[in-house]
Formats: sequence, C-alpha cells, structure tokens
Amino acid sequence: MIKVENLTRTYGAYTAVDDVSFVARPGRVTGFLGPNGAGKTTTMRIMVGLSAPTSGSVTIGGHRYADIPNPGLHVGVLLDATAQHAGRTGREVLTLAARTMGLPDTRVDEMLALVGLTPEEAKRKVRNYSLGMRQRLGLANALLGDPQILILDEPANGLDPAGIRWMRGLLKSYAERGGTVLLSSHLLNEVQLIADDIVMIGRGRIVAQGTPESLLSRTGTFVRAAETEELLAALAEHGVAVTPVGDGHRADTEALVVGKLAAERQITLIELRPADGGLEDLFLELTADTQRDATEGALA
Ligand SMILES: Nc1ncnc2c1ncn2[C@@H]1O[C@H](COP(=O)(O)OP(=O)(O)OP(=O)(O)O)[C@@H](O)[C@H]1O
Repeated sequence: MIKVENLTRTYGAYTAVDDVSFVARPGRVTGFLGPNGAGKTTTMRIMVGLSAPTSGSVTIGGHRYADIPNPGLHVGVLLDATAQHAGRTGREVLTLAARTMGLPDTRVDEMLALVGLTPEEAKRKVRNYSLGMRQRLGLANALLGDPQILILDEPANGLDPAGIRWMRGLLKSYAERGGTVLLSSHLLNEVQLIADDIVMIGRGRIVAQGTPESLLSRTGTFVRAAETEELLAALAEHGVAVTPVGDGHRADTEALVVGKLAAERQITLIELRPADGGLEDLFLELTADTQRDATEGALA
C-alpha cells in the first residue's frame, strides 16, 4: 500500500502540492488524474525520494522509500521514460539494473519479451528509441525486480492504441495478482478504462477521490419516466433538485435513489443512467480553475 499523508511541497511562494492525502491499495489500480501542472509528478517524485516534501509524508508498505533496502525488488518506478541513458542499448540498461539488484541476466530477456521489445531493438542505443519504445523499456525496468508496487508517471505517453491496450491488460493482471499500481495521467479516458480507484488533483489539491462509480454518482442521474409528473413530484418531496434535459430530467442524486422512489410509486422508468458527460464533466468542472484552456466538449 502507498500512503500519502498531508503532503505539501512548495517552491518559493508557489505551492505545487497542497495538503494531499490518499492511499493506493493492493490488488487495485489507482489512477492519479489531473491537468498539466496539477502536481502529479511532484507527488510521485516525493514518493520515491527524488524530491523532499515541505511537510507531510509518504510511506510505501509502511516504510519511507529511502529506508527500503534494494528498493527495486519492492517498488517498480517509471517516472520519466526519456531520462534513460541515451548512449546505452536497451539490453545494457536492463542488464545493469538487474545486476545492481542482484538478479540473473535471464530476467532481462524475460522482461524484454514481456514488454514486446525484440532482440534486435534491444541492441539499439536508447537515443534511437521512439517514445513508445522508451516507455516499454521503462516498464521493463520497473518490473525487473518483480516488485509488489508500481509507481508509473504517464506510462501510456507515446504508446500507440494497441500499445495502450496491451499496457492496460498488463497492469490489470498485475493488480489482480495482488500488486499495487499507481499511475498518473492527464487523460480521463485512459484512467477510466483501467482504474479501480481514481484520485483527482487540480492545482496541487485533491478535488475528488473514490471508485469511478462513486464519483459518477456525484454527476447526477438522467431519468425518463412514462409518468413524468408523478416522478417529478416524488423527487421534489424528497428534496432532490431536478433539471429538464432533452426528453427527460437530470436528478441531483444517485440512480439508486431515483429507482427506489419510482418503484415505491409504481412509476415506469424508460431510462435511468449517469447524466451525460459523466466523469469527464466532473473532472473538467472540478479542475476548471486549473485548466489552461477553455474546454468545450470532449477532453482530448
Ligand atoms: N523544481 C521546481 N521548481 C519550481 N516549480 C516547480 C518545480 N517542479 C515542479 N514545479 C511546478 O509545480 C507544478 C506541478 O508540476 P508537476 O510536474 O508536478 O505537474 P503534473 O501534474 O505532473 O503535470 P503534467 O501532467 O503536465 O506532467 C507546476 O506548476 C510546476 O511548474
């Protein structure tokens, strides 16, 4: 488990990370989601001891990262795929890391195969790698020591659609085997497809966290009934705010509440679903003052 407690990091007068607390649990993929400059990388750098917190703390499996002996065997880290030694080949990068961790060279071949880098590609210098290849190499490096915890900053960056799908499968099965995955992204769609838990950050502060379902319940419920007037009356009696949308209404509550009310009054529901926009609207709304660009419609 990764536990972040009241973490704050300031740079001069600027607060990059502001009293951030959350946990990433074993057996789950936790998506750390926020727009550019929200503080994701800063938080992750502090997690692995590359940067010091101004206040607060992070523990990984109950220990500070700096106190974990041979940390690569416990925590796999991919922070900046472009930071690998450009003059070494992919194989050399992994072989050096394996030897530092006391692992046999055979582990290198296993990892190259796992991330889909061919023997020929592994012989090329990293400076000639595409961004996607660097991400694959970074992931191989993170997985080398068979750690129980993975910390990955924007791991999908530079991967093609097939690569993104491949990585999703890899990380999901890693979590299903009991691993803890924390991955950051500024793309909601990417996180939504993989995360069991989502932590949303905007301008250094946590703006929402929970399962995708629990976050969705905050965005309201679209409902359409055969007996519209009866449904509106029932919702009004329960103090649920309602806005007309298209041929139905958006109720400011969970689908379960609307469904139960309708069942009690024997009202026939024709549609009951999360209100349009769902998580994307919530994300944009919650991080509105931190988005660089006015957003109209879909998030890229
Ligand atoms: N060493 C530093 N000195 C001054 N400001 C910094 C430093 N490192 C980060 N910051 C600032 O802290 C803020 C958070 O940056 P961070 O890299 O954590 O964001 P991010 O959420 O990872 O964004 P992105 O999605 O663009 O990678 C930014 O405004 C950044 O300019």
